[in-house]
Amino acid sequence: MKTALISVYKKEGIVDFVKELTELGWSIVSTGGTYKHLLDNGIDVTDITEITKFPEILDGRVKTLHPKVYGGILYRRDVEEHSKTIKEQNIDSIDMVVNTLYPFEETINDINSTHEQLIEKIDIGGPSMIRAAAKNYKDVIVVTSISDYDFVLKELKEKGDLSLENKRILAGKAFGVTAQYDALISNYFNNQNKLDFPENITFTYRLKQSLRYGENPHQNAAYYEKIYEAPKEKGEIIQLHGKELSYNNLNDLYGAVKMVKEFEEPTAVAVKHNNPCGIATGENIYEAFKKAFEADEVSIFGGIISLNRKVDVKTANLLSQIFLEIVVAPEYDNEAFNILSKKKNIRILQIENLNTMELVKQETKDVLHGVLLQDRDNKLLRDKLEFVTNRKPTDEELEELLFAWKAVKYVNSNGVVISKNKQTLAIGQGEVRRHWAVEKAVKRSIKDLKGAVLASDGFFFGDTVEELNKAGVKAIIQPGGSVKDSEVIELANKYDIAVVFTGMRHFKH
Ligand SMILES: NC(=O)c1ncn([C@@H]2O[C@H](COP(=O)(O)O)[C@@H](O)[C@H]2O)c1NC=O
Repeated sequence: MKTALISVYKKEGIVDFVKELTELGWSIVSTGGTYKHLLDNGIDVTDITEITKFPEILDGRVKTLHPKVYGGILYRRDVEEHSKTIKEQNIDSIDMVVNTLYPFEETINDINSTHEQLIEKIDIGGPSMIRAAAKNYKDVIVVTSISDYDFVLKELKEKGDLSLENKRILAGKAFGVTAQYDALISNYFNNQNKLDFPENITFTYRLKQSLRYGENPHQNAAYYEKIYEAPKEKGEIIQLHGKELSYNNLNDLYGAVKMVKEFEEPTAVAVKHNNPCGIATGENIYEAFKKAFEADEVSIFGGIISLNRKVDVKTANLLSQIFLEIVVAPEYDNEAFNILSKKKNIRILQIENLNTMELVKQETKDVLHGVLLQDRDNKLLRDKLEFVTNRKPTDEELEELLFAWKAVKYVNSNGVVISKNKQTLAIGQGEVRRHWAVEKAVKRSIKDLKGAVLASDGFFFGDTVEELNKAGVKAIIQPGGSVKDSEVIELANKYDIAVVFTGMRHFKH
């Protein structure tokens, strides 16, 4: 007779599963709470303490950590010596381990959890028995997920045993479960120890969505969600309407959300290929979107719109006139939603706490032989602005400069933004020469640039000032710090342009 060791934190589905196992002739051994649960449900089950002849001690910290258990799981059935030892030591075979671990992840995600509670939710016996069974997968079936109960039963009923391939698949999954579990614990400790760049990084992700394809149709792709260490406020994306999100949608969505979160006033951002093509702030969300749309009425086609206020009917009417991939906002008026959802191809997303949710602290990027890890660019300015020209910006100009500066932070380098009335009039991005970005922006501008301001993600030289003066730009914000700063300041003084240094650049490669 084969024996299954059942030790599950989550009791859901376990009674039905075990009932069927017993009908198939398996005998059942179980730990304290699981034992009681099975017994209460009329199942013939043996308490593990009868096997170990040792009580559960230390508030459950030690239940199954015993050679009688591990010998029963780990002995190799094809090695004579092992079978002999098992017999001599009077150890019974354990041929299946069914386990769900203490809920460390759920506990860490509950912001009310204390350190002590978390420590007690670190399962020791569970991962050990999972790993032992998975190591000996040829002879021991390891089940670590409730969703596998049905498939295991089906195969046992049909074939009397699981195929070697399926046992190996379950073992792989089991090692994934324990690795992810330990990764979370490690992240938690690193967090507690304020180690942002530890010797080993063990971020862990879970499959969220398989994707039809990647950046291009010939590339396979999937979306994995990062399992956070302790998010204070996580922005849950609720898709209210439309087709599944694609790889490019998800990539652009992240940019669109980051951009709109930079602004407190009602703001709309239009994103195309992860670059803004229109950003505007207004008295209300309609005005903001109208201005963002008018900033570049062509590029917005097929773009993503992020808005930081509830979408009303007027805004929805305007949105619905454009072909858009995605609209994301914290809320929608019922009627506004009805208007938008008439469009078959639009994806309507809601992130309820868009304005207050926390974004990841660090971001990664794949590079040759590894990954780069850095703090997200979550700052805007060094503590103080430096007013370096004879003419200082007026209050109005300064406000406009800060608007443009927030926008340029999200433009691919070399990037510049020209704005007026809290509306981007021209964006120059992704140029290998800054001067080209400026030239391009000036040429592309939707309106006369007289009195406009410019933000540049990095410092520049005199030729740029000449160009901007010709265009009518009256104020500039940039990091400063170039050997040519004095040349820039001199020219700006000559043309009565106000220049502000931020002391902080915002390259985006
Ligand atoms: N310490 C041990 O020996 C031990 N053995 C099994 N567990 C865990 O105890 C839980 C089941 O406990 P119970 O059957 O008492 O409800 C499972 O999540 C299992 O992973 C243990 N608990 C913690 O480490």
